[in-house]
Formats: sequence, C-alpha cells, structure tokens
Amino acid sequence: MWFGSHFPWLKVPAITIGVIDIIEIIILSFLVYSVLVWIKRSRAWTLLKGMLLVGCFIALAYLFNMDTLTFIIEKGLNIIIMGALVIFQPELRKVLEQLGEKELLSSIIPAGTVKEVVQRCSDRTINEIVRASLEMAKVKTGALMVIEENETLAEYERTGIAIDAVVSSQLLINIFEHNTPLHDGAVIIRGDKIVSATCYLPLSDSQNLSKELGTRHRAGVGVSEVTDSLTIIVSEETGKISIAKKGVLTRNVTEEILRAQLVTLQNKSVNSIKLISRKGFPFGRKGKRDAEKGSK
Ligand SMILES: Nc1ncnc2c1ncn2[C@@H]1O[C@H](COP(=O)(O)OP(=O)(O)OP(=O)(O)O)[C@@H](O)[C@H]1O
Repeated sequence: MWFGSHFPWLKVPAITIGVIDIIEIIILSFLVYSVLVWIKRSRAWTLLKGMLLVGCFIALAYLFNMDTLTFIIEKGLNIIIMGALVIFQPELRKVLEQLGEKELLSSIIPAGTVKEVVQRCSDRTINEIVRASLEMAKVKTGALMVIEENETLAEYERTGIAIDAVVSSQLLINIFEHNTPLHDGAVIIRGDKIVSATCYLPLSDSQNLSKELGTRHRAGVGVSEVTDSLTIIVSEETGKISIAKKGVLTRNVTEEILRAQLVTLQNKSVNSIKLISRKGFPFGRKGKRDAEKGSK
C-alpha cells in the first residue's frame, strides 16, 4: 500500500506463485549457477571478461544512437554467436556431458547425505602408486600416471597399449624404465588396474605453466583440464613429484600430500584409511616409529 501510494507509476502486477513457479525458479537458479561455475573454471572466464567489455561498447552505441556501430553490431551478432559456439565446442560438450553424469546429483545433494561411499581404488593400490612414485623420483625416472575419477579416460586409453593388470609398484617402475617399449607416454589407472600404457594426452596451452616445464608436465596438466582425473608426474630432470588436478599443477609434492590426494580421490576420509607398507609398517617415518613402538 505504502509502495503503491508513493510510486503510483510503478505497477506491480498481482502475482500468485504456485509450486510449478517455485520449481522453475529452482531449476533456473541451478542452471545460472552451473553456467557461472563453468565459466569461472574454464577458458570461458577470459572470454566472458572480453564479452562484458564488448557488451559495454554495444550498450554505449545504443545509448548514444551511433547508427553505424549499431548497424555493424546487428549484422555481425549472428556471426559472433556462431564463432563462440565453434570456439567453445569442447567446453560446451563437457558441460552437457557433466549434466548427464552423477556429478549433477552430488552437487544438488550436499555431501554427507549420500550414505554409500564408493571406493574407487583400494588402500593397497594407493600404497603401490605412492611407493612407485617415490622410488622413481629417487632415481629420476620420468613418469606420467593418470588416475581416472568420474569422467572416463577411454578416449586417451585407446591411444595406448592395453594392459589390464593389477596396480603394483614393481609394474609401474618397470613400465617407466628407460629404453623399454612402454616407457613413453602416460599410464592410465582405473580403480585397482593399470588399463593402458604409452597413452597420448592432450597438451595444456596454459600460460601459467613455468617455461622450464616440458611436454610431460604439459600433458599431465592438459588431461586434468579436460577431465576430473588426477595426474602424477615424476620429473626425469629433477626427480620431483608433481600432481595436476583441474588444470592446476602442484609441484614438488611430499609423500603426505600425494597420499592425501589419492585418499581424497578414493572418497574416504584421510583418517579412515590405514596405510600399511610392504614391511608391515604404516607409511612414513612417523608411522614406522609408531609401529615399532607398538611392537615393543
Ligand atoms: N602428449 C603427451 N602425452 C603423453 N606423454 C607425453 C606427451 N608429450 C610428452 N610426453 C612424455 O614426456 C616425455 C618428454 O618429456 P619432457 O622432457 O619434454 O617433459 P618435462 O615436462 O620437461 O619432463 P621432465 O622433467 O621429466 O624432463 C616424452 O618422452 C613422453 O614420455
């Protein structure tokens, strides 16, 4: 009433909101949120900033009735939209794929409400991967291991040689041994199996990667940009272990960080996993000390 009497020119229509409207609002909010998150995570963020700038120019052109500019904009708009669709075809495809995957469900239902915990790989596999990485780092054997999560790596798996063997540190070390037929390229791990070796991965074109890093690291980051996988890279040059996730490369990771990443991927809390090395000790010096204390 107060609003209506003070702003008579502002007519607010009498609306009745039904259940369908609420559902519509929820769906729209979710879609807008998903698009914004996607834009932030993908290359589209840079594009969006550019588009906002162009949008400002367009608004100014219309505001000040700049006929020539508005004519060009009207004629060129379709071409710009088509161009954007072609350039961002991989990203758009990924968004549509994600909509069809279970990630959608988990993003709607908050963590903790889904009771069943899916365990992607066993504790033993984690221990074997960590052990292999440390061993290879010690002797500076270059390695590239991609661990599959929700999004399939089948596309990259096909570029390599099928293996289908249970993950073991010995096998991983053997694969990446210099001058052996399988040492080039990447190994793909799915669950507790090494599914393929010598795989070719997409190279990242990120400008943020240090110039001193070569194609092994670029390939590791590249696959993490286009899938939700975790990549472990052991540098042949420095013997340092790096991990790539969602296009972010973390260099020189410690055993603990590497293990924590693998445990996160396994969908279990870090505390709930008991890590036992081959000698029967929990991993790490502290674990060994604790185990020795316990056995006395
Ligand atoms: N697209 C790719 N997919 C998978 N593996 C690749 C790809 N490109 C290069 N590699 C692997 O990386 C090796 C070359 O590594 P390079 O020395 O260029 O990289 P780097 O990042 O400097 O690593 P390092 O620190 O180990 O030297 C190749 O022999 C090959 O095994």
